[in-house]
Amino acid sequence: MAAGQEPFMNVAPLLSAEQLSVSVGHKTLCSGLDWQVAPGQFWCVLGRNGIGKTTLLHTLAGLRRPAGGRVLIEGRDIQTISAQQLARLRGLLAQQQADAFSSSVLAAVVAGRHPYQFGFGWDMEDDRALALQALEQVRMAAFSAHDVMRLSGGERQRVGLATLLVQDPLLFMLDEPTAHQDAAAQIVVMALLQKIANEIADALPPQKAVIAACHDINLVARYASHVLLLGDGQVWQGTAGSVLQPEILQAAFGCSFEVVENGARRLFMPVASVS
Ligand SMILES: Nc1ncnc2c1ncn2[C@@H]1O[C@H](COP(=O)(O)OP(=O)(O)OP(=O)(O)O)[C@@H](O)[C@H]1O
Repeated sequence: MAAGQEPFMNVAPLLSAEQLSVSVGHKTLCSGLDWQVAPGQFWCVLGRNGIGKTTLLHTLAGLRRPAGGRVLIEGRDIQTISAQQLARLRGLLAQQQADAFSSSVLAAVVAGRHPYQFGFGWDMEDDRALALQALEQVRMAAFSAHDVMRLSGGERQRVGLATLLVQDPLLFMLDEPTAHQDAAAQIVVMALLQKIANEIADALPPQKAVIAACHDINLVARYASHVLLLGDGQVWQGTAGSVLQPEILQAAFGCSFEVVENGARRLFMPVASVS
């Protein structure tokens, strides 16, 4: 179901899902999804626990094969793109960062430059400068010499975001980027993602887009331009304002929402489960 106007529809899509179906085992999570993400857009994927946000993101990133349909990036089927090319086109920040061995925070971020390096000696001064810049953007520069295995969950997730920043793909994909973050850090992360989608410093019109699975409806309302809301056998997509409506949210989450108008902002408060 499409909701609202699409202000960027004259721009060629960066990502397209065509009749995309996603399954886990015998369970179909999403069926026949047609969806387009254009440069300049910041999409948040919403839906209740277990509805399939992570599985959809992994399928869109090319880490899982779709059960049906296909995913295209810049018009090319994702299955036909080499791993190195794909790493320049899209990057995924997973829900959890798993470290198998010790490494400095700076080295972990520099590793994000891998799609641009060939052969030995790739850990260059420029890459370290970019990594430090990215750590500053996520407020983690003071931790550059720390061991990644000794970071808190929120700190480690922001280091993962810095790694994605230096990977610098066209399409940023993030699985619950604010989940481990305190209130101030949530704002830092969401404002940064919004800025990436709107980036005009080097590109006008914008070139990049962001897709993030999220749970905080109010953060989404404040920062996202668009929302893909997954429900049971139903998907709502469109501008954030058009999808974030109390009756749509109730249908998707199974609880009613009270809307509090606060100047230019609307706040959504879940109030009661609907049986
Ligand atoms: N490896 C797996 N084997 C079997 N079932 C799985 C596997 N991974 C996920 N699932 C199931 O697939 C469904 C979708 O999971 P997914 O992690 O995509 O949901 P989600 O919307 O991201 O959930 P959450 O909001 O809790 O993170 C869930 O019912 C989950 O139990």
